[in-house]
Amino acid sequence: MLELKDIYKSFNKGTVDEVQVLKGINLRIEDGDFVTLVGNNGAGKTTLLNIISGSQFPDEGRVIIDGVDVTTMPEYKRGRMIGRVFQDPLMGTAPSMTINENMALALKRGKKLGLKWGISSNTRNIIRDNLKILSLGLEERGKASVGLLSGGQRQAITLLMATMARPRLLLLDEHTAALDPRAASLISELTERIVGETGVAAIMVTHNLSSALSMGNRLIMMENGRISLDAKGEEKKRLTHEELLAMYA
Ligand SMILES: Nc1ncnc2c1ncn2[C@@H]1O[C@H](COP(=O)(O)OP(=O)(O)OP(=O)(O)O)[C@@H](O)[C@H]1O
Repeated sequence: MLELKDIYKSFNKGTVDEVQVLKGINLRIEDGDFVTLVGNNGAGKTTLLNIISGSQFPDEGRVIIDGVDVTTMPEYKRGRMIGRVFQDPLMGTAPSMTINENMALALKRGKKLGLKWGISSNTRNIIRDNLKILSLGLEERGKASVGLLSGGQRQAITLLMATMARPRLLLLDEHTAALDPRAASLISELTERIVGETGVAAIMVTHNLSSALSMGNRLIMMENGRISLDAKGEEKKRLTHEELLAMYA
């Protein structure tokens, strides 16, 4: 469903600060793949997600989603195909808006917003049913401002919002890294549940090697702008923490 063909990306080209971040990435992600993506600081993981989401464009190479070449398609136009959750729980939601309002906006992702802005009772029911999935009791707090929620609750809502409009691909950029251990484990569980139930293809960047090994069906390591390991299925299952750690350059 996602194909990256010979992706190159540099920053500050032609200056002394030039840095070549992606050096010929070729990758094919199939429907239902749940990829954990690891690698050193600066290996190019976030840049790769930026290029997939359209927040940055590659210097060379093609990005293809479901057979459509989206290489130069702006990010907002890919919004319906791609959901994304960032490390900072403050980034995915609007704090002064209520839970219901945030979720209603997420449901409309990629669709035209009309001049009238209101939440129908049907939408309210869909939101309620979705919030129940979280098992956090938030379905009773639809009218509460998102800004009043904890980081973990907020990230849970962001995750739900990123997947509610049924994207084809979910990008998770260290989305549990800023949470306390209990909240991080809740969000990891939720991620597995939501990815499993919706069948959305997912790429999850993490520095947590235990999560990288235990979650998903495929593990990719990036090193200095290239893919240095792509372990799938049984190969991934056999991989140990020590082996993975030893692969870090
Ligand atoms: N907009 C930019 N301008 C200049 N350099 C950039 C820019 N974005 C990223 N870089 C550089 O590109 C390199 C790769 O960054 P990137 O954030 O993709 O790595 P990463 O693997 O996600 O790292 P981390 O694990 O630390 O998040 C780094 O050297 C970074 O400084």
